[in-house]
Amino acid sequence: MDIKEARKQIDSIDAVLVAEFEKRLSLIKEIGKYKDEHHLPLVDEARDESIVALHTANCKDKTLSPYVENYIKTVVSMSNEFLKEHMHKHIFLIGMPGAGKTTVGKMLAKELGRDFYDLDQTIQDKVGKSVQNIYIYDGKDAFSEYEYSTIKELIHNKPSVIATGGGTVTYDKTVKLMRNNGLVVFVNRDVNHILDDLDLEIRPLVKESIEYIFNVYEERYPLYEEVAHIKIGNEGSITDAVQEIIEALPNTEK
Ligand SMILES: Nc1ncnc2c1ncn2[C@@H]1O[C@H](COP(=O)(O)OP(=O)(O)O)[C@@H](O)[C@H]1O
Ligand SMILES: O=C(O)C1=C[C@@H](OP(=O)(O)O)[C@@H](O)[C@H](O)C1
Ligand SMILES: [Mg+2]
Repeated sequence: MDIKEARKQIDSIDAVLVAEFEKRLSLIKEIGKYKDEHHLPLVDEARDESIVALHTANCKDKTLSPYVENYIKTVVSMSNEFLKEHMHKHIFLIGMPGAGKTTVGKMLAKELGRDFYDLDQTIQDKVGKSVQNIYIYDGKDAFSEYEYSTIKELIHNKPSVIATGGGTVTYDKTVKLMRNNGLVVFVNRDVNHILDDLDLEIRPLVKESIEYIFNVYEERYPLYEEVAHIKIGNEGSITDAVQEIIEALPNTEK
């Protein structure tokens, strides 16, 4: 076969692929509507994995399997990107302890007419222990697992505002879950401001933990930036922070 003929055939195959992909996306839109109405999570990871496994296994020439696998993975991932653009999402607030996630989140939910969940509070209610006691008796990993399983439950509710804990972003699978099912907003607050406000609270900040807070801030800052879709500064009033988030939201979320 000469190159001209091969290219002609490739052009017709691509035309079919594009037409079929367009059809796939219009079905995805329907699925999006259904998921919106039934408060289902945006992305069903198990279903995605089974699609990839099925079509990779069906590939006749096994030497082509890795390429087929990549191809179908890309199709699924593009479809998810499209789905996320067309559906309402949860809004997750991330950031340092004391940055204002809970306070800003509550007011944001009110402004948007959404339900509000504070992850720490939801876990405490569910487990029947304080966050501090979960840390002491069960450990940080157990707490991270509680965060993961609680978010997994919360995403079945209608799109809400969820204030996470400062350490939620340190658990990879929770990060994936949040980014797949929502818009992640980094509420940033100068660490000196955080310390000023926390001093007024019951949170036990002994002297040596002040340095600890600075270290945590430095260590986590790049992580918060990497995980977030949107970053806002909570340096003025709480109302300002809420307005800043609302302005930065895509139209589907307003
Ligand atoms: N913009 C702000 N102005 C004044 N105080 C604030 C502001 N944002 C947060 N705070 C105060 O800081 C403290 C910690 O806020 P909180 O919402 O509990 O933080 P987080 O949930 O991120 O740990 C609270 O006392 C809250 O009222
Ligand atoms: O930064 C952290 O590692 C933590 C922050 C806390 O939430 P806040 O950020 O609401 O204080 C809470 O989840 C837990 O104590 C761990
Ligand atoms: Mg909080």
